[in-house]
Amino acid sequence: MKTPPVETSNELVGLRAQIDAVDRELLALLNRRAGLALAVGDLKKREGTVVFRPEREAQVIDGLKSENPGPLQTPSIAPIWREIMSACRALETPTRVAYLGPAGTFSEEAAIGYFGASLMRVQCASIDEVFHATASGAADFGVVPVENSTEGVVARSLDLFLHTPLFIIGETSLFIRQNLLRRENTLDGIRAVCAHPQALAQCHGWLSHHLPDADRRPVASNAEGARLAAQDPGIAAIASVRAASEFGLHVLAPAIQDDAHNRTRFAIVTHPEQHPVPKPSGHDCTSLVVSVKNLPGAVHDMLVPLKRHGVSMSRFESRPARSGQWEYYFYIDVQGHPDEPRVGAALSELHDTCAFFKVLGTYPIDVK
Ligand SMILES: O=C(O)C(=O)C[C@]1(C(=O)O)C=C[C@@H](O)C=C1
Repeated sequence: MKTPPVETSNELVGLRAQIDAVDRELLALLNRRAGLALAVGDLKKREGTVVFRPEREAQVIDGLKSENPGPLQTPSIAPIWREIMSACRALETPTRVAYLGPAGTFSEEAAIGYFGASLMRVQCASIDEVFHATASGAADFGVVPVENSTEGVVARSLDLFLHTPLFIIGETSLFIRQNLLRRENTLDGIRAVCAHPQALAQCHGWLSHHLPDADRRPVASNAEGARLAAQDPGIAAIASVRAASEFGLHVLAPAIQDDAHNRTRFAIVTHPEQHPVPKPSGHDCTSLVVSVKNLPGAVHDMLVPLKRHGVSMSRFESRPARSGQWEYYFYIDVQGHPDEPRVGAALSELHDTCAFFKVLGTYPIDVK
């Protein structure tokens, strides 16, 4: 058997010594930054203001991206600085984040992607529980899925937004790669596939082709499916690679979702008593839910103020109002912050034309 060559050149040794020296400088700089964050934390405590400032974090990342001289690639900037700010924030105060658990769910990945790894995990059994944990103060923030590029809206989240006291403070999205996981490393003998209903739907084509006889069993989360698969060799799960390592399962088939570009968007929610509405960051989105009377032209009239004030709409979804009258709630995202005069004017006119009007939140657009 051939052994791979081991690098011994003086040139490599010299370059690594330079990398070590730069790492020591970086460590000293990061500690200087951490010291400043601690000072900011003390100041905020004295002034009684909140630690997490999504608009400031978005501005830090936007600024560094626009100044990046390379060769570091610009898409690397956001994940690196998110972690740096997560570690600095943790020195100021713990960030307790509720999401659909257990460990290994895509919601957990979204929470870490948004807040960084320095967070306190509050794992919940359902989306309702995420709202409840955040509303009751058991968590500072909640992360809930709102929309999938293949399956459309996450109806339960949208319905809960209608009456919750919580508001949206941020958004993040995730490429969803669904994988078939199992204890045995073979497709033979799979009786059932357990996963969240959204994941089963996202993999409908693959399952029909490769496992036509297996029972499809919806469970509360993909990680719950993985837990069941770890207990029973006749069960396979659809979940993330993280869930495979969490539950000691084989990845039998990677990326089995029918749409290669499958993405899920998550909203970050918090309580108005815990957090103020973020100030404008320069690239903001405002989410609303409205309804109009079931009359001819009412939906058209509702959109006129947006057009008149030049406010663009990036999302428009409808959900039945369950009144039995063919009435709908419309979930609308507009670009901009209500503190911008044209956005503020458009929203106040829109408010006047609607039978129901609720601002779900205003927050910096997801920076990647
Ligand atoms: O600038 C602040 O307000 C800070 O607390 C510092 C800092 C950072 O590390 O840059 C940390 C947490 C906030 O969410 C925003 C930024």
